[in-house]
Amino acid sequence: MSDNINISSTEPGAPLIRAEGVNLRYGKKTVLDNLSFTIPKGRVVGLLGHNGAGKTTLMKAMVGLANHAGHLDVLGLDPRKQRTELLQSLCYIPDVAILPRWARVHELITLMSGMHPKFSADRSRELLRRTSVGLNDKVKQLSRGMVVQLHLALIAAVDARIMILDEPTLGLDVLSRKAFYELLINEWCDGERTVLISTHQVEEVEALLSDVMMLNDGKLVLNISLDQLDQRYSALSHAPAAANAVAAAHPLLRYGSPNGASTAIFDGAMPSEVEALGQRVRPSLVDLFVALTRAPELNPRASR
Ligand SMILES: Nc1ncnc2c1ncn2[C@@H]1O[C@H](COP(=O)(O)OP(=O)(O)OP(=O)(O)O)[C@@H](O)[C@H]1O
Repeated sequence: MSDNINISSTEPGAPLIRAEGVNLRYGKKTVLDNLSFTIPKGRVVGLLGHNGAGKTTLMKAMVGLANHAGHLDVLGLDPRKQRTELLQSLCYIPDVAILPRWARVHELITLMSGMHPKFSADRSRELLRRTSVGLNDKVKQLSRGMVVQLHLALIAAVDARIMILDEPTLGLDVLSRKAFYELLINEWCDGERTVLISTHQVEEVEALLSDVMMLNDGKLVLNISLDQLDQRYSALSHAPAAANAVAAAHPLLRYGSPNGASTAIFDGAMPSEVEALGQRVRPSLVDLFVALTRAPELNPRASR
């Protein structure tokens, strides 16, 4: 695959991120396995996958921190060769992000002003007013949730086109997670910018996402918009007595719930005689995640 980048992301309608046959190995282990996808502008994309699926590695490749093979361009730039240029228009908060503990918040704003040409100190102060973080607070005096809010307020004050967030709400309580996502969606996303978020909190982010990408063992097992997902997958809630008849139609996943009802998820439309056995319901993202990423021996159909 050629490394030449010939389609500029500034062309109207061009994807912001384009991957074709991206591979990455660590020793004998294939961590990214022949990934091809595009991510357009104005999307909120969830990157889901179990521990070790390759999410962090893919994000690192996008920001030029991992040495992949194949073609990957972000904003029309090669992340490894044009990293400095790329970081003018891309924000990245890695899973190991830290802020200097000794610094006061206003000092970090001054620091960012000197470091990033597209950073707006006024905007960061405006964003911070929506949090409980004060300008005179020291980082070491802040709770973990407040530090994450501060980090986002600093990063979201950069006039970038893509934001990449690797498990940004890890370790935060539910209120802090909600506050974080509110700030991100309400204050940074504008219909033009795209954000890519990796997370294990599948249920919680479902309502925020426009698209979902699922990695399983380095492979992209799903890359779909939430709208398309509703059209492609179907689910049936049925009485346990109908279990054998439903199983005969080879659903992707079947599970029982404590209230006695069972649910089956299908890739594509289910046969009409099966649909008559229960009530059609919307498949949740978490159910699809389980169906598409659990061990092959438990899920032989999905692994084909
Ligand atoms: N620097 C490295 N050297 C060797 N192996 C690595 C390195 N970084 C990651 N790996 C391996 O690559 C695989 C994918 O790791 P990665 O961190 O991308 O997964 P992840 O999906 O982000 O996982 P998690 O949800 O646990 O953060 C794992 O098997 C991991 O052990």
